[in-house]
Amino acid sequence: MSDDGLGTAPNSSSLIPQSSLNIENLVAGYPGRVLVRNLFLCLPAPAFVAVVGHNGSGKTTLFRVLTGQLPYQGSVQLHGHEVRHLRRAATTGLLGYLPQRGTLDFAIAVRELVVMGRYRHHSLLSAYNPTDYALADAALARVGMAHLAARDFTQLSGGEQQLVWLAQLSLQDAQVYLLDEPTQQLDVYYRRQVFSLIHSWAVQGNKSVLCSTHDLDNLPELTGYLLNLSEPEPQLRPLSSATVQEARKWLEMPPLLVK
Ligand SMILES: Nc1ncnc2c1ncn2[C@@H]1O[C@H](COP(=O)(O)OP(=O)(O)OP(=O)(O)O)[C@@H](O)[C@H]1O
Repeated sequence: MSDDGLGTAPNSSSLIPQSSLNIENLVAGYPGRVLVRNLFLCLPAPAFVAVVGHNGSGKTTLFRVLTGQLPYQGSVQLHGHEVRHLRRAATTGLLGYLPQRGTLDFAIAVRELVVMGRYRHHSLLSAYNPTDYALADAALARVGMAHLAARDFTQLSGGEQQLVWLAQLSLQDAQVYLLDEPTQQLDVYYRRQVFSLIHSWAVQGNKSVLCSTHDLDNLPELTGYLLNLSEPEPQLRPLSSATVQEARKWLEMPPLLVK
């Protein structure tokens, strides 16, 4: 078995250009409850994907599959690596994940928390250096939170904390980013800023960015794809005013009870 650092066996398709995300016949859920049923999805190149759907439609469940936290049937490949065989996807820079709720129960300065996004570039015992801190400061500035660098993270508002986590995530330099409702606690101004920022990771940074959201208002002006998990057969559709409007119609109706 090769050791490419990802803990995966050599792949016969390794000479074929790999899609950034390829899902075939995915079935996943919890005991007695299938949430994702026969999902097929191919994201040929890094791109921005907005994942929408009613509450409970399976957005977080899909992300749990993609992060290897939930067993599944079918095939799920990130850059050609089958997720169920992946070890250390985060530490090798394949995957960066921002869960819906990230709380801490110990005091820590915002800057110290953000610089930890650089962990992949350090051994366990090496200290972060001035370059790491400069990158952390720049990341904080990009989310508009530079003025909070010295503050205790636990004393920030929910929205401020969300922006600080985003700054930390941006330092991970992963190939695929999963963000679970990153604008949930943000005001109108910061929601727009965050969509613009994570969209730039895909368009300028050549990353795959999958972002679950209930915020349809900011999507029409972005390029990329829309995935509506409330549909019986969800599929990637190009983001546009028309596809967002179509999704809105779905989401304004009661969820299908067959899921
Ligand atoms: N560990 C679990 N065991 C059993 N059921 C679960 C578990 N976690 C989540 N569920 C159920 O799975 C369904 C889908 O949950 P999921 O969190 O994926 O939805 P979501 O689309 O992210 O919803 P929201 O928009 O509210 O965040 C929900 O009905 C939830 O109650």
